[in-house]
Amino acid sequence: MDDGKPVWAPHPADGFQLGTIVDIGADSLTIEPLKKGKAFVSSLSQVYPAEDDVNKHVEDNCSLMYLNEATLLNNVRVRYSKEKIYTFVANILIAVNPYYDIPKLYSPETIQKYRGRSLGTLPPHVYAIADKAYRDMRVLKMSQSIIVSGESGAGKTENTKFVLRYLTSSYGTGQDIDERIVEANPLLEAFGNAKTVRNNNSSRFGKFVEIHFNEKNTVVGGFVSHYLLEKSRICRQGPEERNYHIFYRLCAGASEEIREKYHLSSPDTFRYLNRGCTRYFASKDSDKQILQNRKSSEVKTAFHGLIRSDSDSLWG
Ligand SMILES: Nc1ncnc2c1ncn2[C@@H]1O[C@H](COP(=O)(O)OP(=O)(O)OP(=O)(O)O)[C@@H](O)[C@H]1O
Repeated sequence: MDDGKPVWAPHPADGFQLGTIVDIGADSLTIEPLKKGKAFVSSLSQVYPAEDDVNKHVEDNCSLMYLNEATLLNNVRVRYSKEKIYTFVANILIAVNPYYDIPKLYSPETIQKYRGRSLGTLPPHVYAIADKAYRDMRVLKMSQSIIVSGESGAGKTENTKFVLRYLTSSYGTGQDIDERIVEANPLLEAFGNAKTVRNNNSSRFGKFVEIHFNEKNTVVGGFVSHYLLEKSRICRQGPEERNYHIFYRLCAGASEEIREKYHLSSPDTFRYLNRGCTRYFASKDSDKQILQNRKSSEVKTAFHGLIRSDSDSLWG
């Protein structure tokens, strides 16, 4: 690292910054930043060699000349700036949440493109991971798991839905069951997702989703186990947080009959809603979900169950 080539050294805000080594101590290095700034001392273990061209990016982090924390982050950052939110690390996929829709990224044509293609033959994508899991299941005749992890707001819920959409559209029977698996999500989210400070649609429960395939390897069903629902949210929410979506959707979009029957009005009039944020977050999606929730017989059943079990405290 001492041949005058740039290195990555710690930066208080950006994680790492580029610099060159100007002095070598016993277990520390003095670094001069490439951009303006004073030279600083950094521990040897926190300085990493940089790629020759830091603006070049690769689809798989394993193809980097130097694979370390700094080059991995830089590669993901350069890709993100070019709207490439997915990057492989061998058969692991890193996804960066863009917080806006990237045109055609999840279109039916893209689904079609990834069907049956080996990992690495097309740009990194959550569809590539879904397809690999499917092909491994066929070849190995063993169940496969996809683990989705990350901090709140990282995009776990959305990417899980893309996997479900991919498997049902590529390997479904084309019957009602495919849609039902995908359409279960708005229902689960109505009762288990809420606005938090970090995410307007935060899943407040754990979800284990199974997709069942028959001997011809087509989707025949699914099962969702849920666990650890954040129950305390029902009674109290932080000032910038909300209760579960279903309450606001009912206030905003219940039919006249239900509104009258259960005395529904603005969220501000309910003790278990008005101590948190009572704003609606309207979008094309939320409007669609309100309509879907209104139509869904499961929501009606669950809603009536809720009223019966706790009518005084919830709706007083
Ligand atoms: N691939 C994507 N493209 C566009 N927007 C996205 C994408 N992934 C996530 N988002 C946006 O970011 C928001 C938060 O993502 P998501 O709910 O999936 O995070 P999460 O990791 O499941 O968070 P939590 O742990 O709080 O449930 C989504 O509501 C959506 O608006």
